[in-house]
Amino acid sequence: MDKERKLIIAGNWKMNKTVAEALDLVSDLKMELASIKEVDIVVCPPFTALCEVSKVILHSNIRLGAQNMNEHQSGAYTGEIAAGMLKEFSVRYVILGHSERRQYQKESDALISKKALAAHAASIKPIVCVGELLAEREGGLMEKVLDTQVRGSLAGLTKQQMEETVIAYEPVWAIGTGKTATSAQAQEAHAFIRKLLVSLYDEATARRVRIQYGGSVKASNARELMSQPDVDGALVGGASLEVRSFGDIIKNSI
Ligand SMILES: O=C[C@H](O)COP(=O)(O)O
Repeated sequence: MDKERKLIIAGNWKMNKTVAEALDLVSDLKMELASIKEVDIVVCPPFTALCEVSKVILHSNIRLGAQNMNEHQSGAYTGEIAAGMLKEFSVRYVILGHSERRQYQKESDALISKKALAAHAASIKPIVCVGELLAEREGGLMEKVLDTQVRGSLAGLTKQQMEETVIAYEPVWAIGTGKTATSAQAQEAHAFIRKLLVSLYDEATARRVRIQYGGSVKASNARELMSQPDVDGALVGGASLEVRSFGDIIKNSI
């Protein structure tokens, strides 16, 4: 598939996989995807598996991502993980502001922007998640919600930091529900986000930012979604937990 930006497909394993299970999965993925050069492939295991997974993917085409981090560098923040700790395992990406964290940990746009700045300070690329609830979409508020989340979660990023940031558009009603947005719905939201980036930065910056779609991505819908001009990859949850389904999403997207 001829794309303006290189596709980035990330597996968000969420709170799944023991270290042993993570090693099995990533070892299989490494073999299955060894020949893929057209896509930036990222796996985001739980914190406990980062160390061992990082050893398996060393010198491979798979990059490591974390699912969250704290905005501070160190200190009395019990239970938290800092960017510098992620760097020890060569973590290149970190998912920030996932809707599950917005919902269960009450993360705000202001907090997410602090985390994004802290990630960049440690040379980790943030994958910043945005997306509307079903009631917001039905109430005609999709654009308003995306506008608020993009402005707030990316506040303070320089142009260069913005270019190195990935945005994941994840309509909350499509996450883990089996209800994928249609490719037209995804394209509409992605185009809106890119237009907003033009107004916040400029045309050239906006054209360089990769915007992933997330929400019930499967092997059967990946190609259609990725064929949209403003869809530059996927953030995959459930289907990233098995080598076959994640591998097929990547292969079908090329
Ligand atoms: O981070 C991934 C998203 O929440 C999508 O999850 P899902 O593919 O299971 O719907």
